[in-house]
Amino acid sequence: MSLLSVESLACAYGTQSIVEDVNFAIEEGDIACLLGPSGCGKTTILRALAGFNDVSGGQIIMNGRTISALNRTLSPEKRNMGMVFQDYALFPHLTVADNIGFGLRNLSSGQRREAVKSVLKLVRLPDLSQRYPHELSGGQQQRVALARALAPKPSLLLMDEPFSNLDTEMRKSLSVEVRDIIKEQGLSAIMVTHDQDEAFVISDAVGVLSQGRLQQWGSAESLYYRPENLTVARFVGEGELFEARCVSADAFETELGVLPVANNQSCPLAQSIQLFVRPSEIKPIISVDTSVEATVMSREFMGDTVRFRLALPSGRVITSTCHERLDFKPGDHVGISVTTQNPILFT
Ligand SMILES: Nc1ncnc2c1ncn2[C@@H]1O[C@H](COP(=O)(O)OP(=O)(O)OP(=O)(O)O)[C@@H](O)[C@H]1O
Repeated sequence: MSLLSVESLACAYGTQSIVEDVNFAIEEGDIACLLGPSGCGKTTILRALAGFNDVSGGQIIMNGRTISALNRTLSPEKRNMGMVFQDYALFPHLTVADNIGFGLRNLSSGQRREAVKSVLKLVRLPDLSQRYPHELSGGQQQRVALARALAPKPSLLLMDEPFSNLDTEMRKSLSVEVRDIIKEQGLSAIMVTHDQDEAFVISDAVGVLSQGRLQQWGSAESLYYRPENLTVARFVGEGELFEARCVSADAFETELGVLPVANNQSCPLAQSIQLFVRPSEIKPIISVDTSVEATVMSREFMGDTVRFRLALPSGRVITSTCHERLDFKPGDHVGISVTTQNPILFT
C-alpha cells in the first residue's frame, strides 16, 4: 500500500476548474516534487493534500484512508502533515524555540525543550534557539520553518517553493541539505517548485504539471531522457526540435544532415517524425566535408561549459553547449556534429 495516493484529483475555485485528472502515488520514504510553471496549479494541489482546500473530484488516500473526496475533507490538523511555506511564515514575536515548540503544546515543558533541542540540532542551528526571526538570515529562517514542521514528527512533509526566496547559492546548498535531513529521518515529502534544478536535486520522483494536468510522473532521469511529450522535454531542459525523415533502420535526415539515431520507435522508412536534440548533443567542429555548415553567432564562456549560438543555412539559430574549451569565434564557419545517445523522438 502506498503512503499517499492521489486518484483522478480535480480542484476548482468556484466554477473555475484549476486541476483535473491528476494521478500519482508516493511510497514511504520518498521525496516527490510537483514541477511546473507559475499558475499551473501546484499550490492548489498541495493545499488539497494538506486539507486547506476541498477537492471537486477524485480522492486523496493516505495509508489506505480517504482523507479528501467530494464533500468530504479531513481537517488539516488530523492529517499528521507538516507544512513549509515559501515565506517561512514564522511568528515574528516568538523566539526560534517558541516557534518550534508551538506545535508541541501537547508535550510537557521538559519534553518540549528536549524536542526543540533535538530538531534544532537536526537542522544545524543548535545555538540559535533564543533568537527572533528578524535576527536570522533567510536561509536560517527557512531552517527554523523546517524544524517547526518536523518537530511533531509528521507522516508527510509538504513544502511550497521552500527555497525561492533565497539566493542561487543558498538555494542549491540548502536543497541538498534538506534532502539529506529528510532522508536521515526516513521521512516522506512532497515539494512544489517551478525550478527544475531544485526538483531534480531533491526528488526521487517528479511530476511535471502544465495547465492543471499532470504531463508525466517519474524519476528526473526518465523525464529528461524519455519525456512523453514536448511540454515535458522543454520544461526539464533546453532543446531543439527538428523535422526528421527516417532514411534507414538507424538514421534520420534532418536540417543538420543525416544523423545516426537509434530508431527506438520503429519508425517506417520515409516517415516524418520530430527529433528533439539537447544543446549538449550538438557540437561545432572544424568544417571539412560535413554536409551542413553553420556560422558562429556568439560564444559564451560559462565556466564548466562553452555555449555557442550557431546559425544554420536556413537562418535558424540553434544552441550548443560543450564541455571542451572550443575557441571558435563569432563569424567563423563551422561544421556541426550531433551525438544523439538518447534520441528523443515524437510522432
Ligand atoms: N483562492 C483562489 N481563488 C481563485 N483562483 C485562484 C485562487 N488561488 C489560485 N487561483 C488560481 O488558480 C490557478 C493556479 O494557482 P496555483 O497557485 O495553484 O498555481 P501555482 O502553480 O502554484 O503557481 P505559482 O508557482 O505562481 O505559485 C491560477 O490561475 C490562480 O490564479
